[in-house]
Amino acid sequence: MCISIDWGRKAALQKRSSSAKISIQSLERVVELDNHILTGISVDIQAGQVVGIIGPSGSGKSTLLRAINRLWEPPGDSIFLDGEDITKLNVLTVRRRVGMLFQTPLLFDGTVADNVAYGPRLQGKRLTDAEIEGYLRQADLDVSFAKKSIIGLSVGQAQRVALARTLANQPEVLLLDEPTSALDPVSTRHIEESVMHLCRSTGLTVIMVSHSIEQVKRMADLVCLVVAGELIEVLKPTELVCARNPRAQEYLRAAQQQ
Ligand SMILES: Nc1ncnc2c1ncn2[C@@H]1O[C@H](COP(=O)(O)OP(=O)(O)OP(=O)(O)O)[C@@H](O)[C@H]1O
Repeated sequence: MCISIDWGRKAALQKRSSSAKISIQSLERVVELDNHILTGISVDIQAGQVVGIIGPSGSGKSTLLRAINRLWEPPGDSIFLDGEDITKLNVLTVRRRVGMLFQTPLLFDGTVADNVAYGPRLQGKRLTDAEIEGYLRQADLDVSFAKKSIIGLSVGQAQRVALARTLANQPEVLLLDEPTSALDPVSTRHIEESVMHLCRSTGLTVIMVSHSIEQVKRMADLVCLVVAGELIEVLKPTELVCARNPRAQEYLRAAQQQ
């Protein structure tokens, strides 16, 4: 018996009609039989938006972020990148298109330039010195850093190298998991300003977990409030005072007193 597959139709079925850059639909994560870490999260994020994710510790913010570049494998048909189910795409392609910065910068031994050139090299592309310097500038680092060893960098400088290394993959979406929580206020501003500049100049979409309401107010177009694995409010930063959900009000009151 012959089975014919209509690949065009299959591809069309795998695409959603939504024009969102990232569309999350009823995302669940259940571990250890009945432990619901994420419960029915749905949100659309448009290209070029900066979205802040806030909420109490252990509420599922990092778990949500990590699903978007498949650091854990979300169920099929729950996360779409430009309308395509991310679980149907090559995982390395997803991670190139959706870059991520963590709380603690993870760099490889070697020079700053080695780190920045790493991602493109894996794809068979050799960056020129000028390209490496361009990524360093985008991350607000002086080009003189290129030849320096990563040993001896401050945490703030290392985080900017990690940003430059992520940018060298030319991501369309940048996931930030509390990237400035270990940094001093000056280094924090460097990272914030670089990210904001990139959003304005390249249309980069940013999804950022933060414990700082002030940071979210400075950067975000939209704020998602996650409590106990549920997305309970999606608000503009100026609307945070108008949150209606009692759990949101309680969290925001406590966070603003910090
Ligand atoms: N693989 C796993 N197995 C079991 N429990 C997990 C797993 N991953 C996460 N958890 C639990 O899920 C909950 C949410 O964790 P997550 O790190 O996403 O929260 P968070 O909101 O980012 O917290 P924080 O603000 O403290 O970083 C926590 O209770 C965590 O212990």
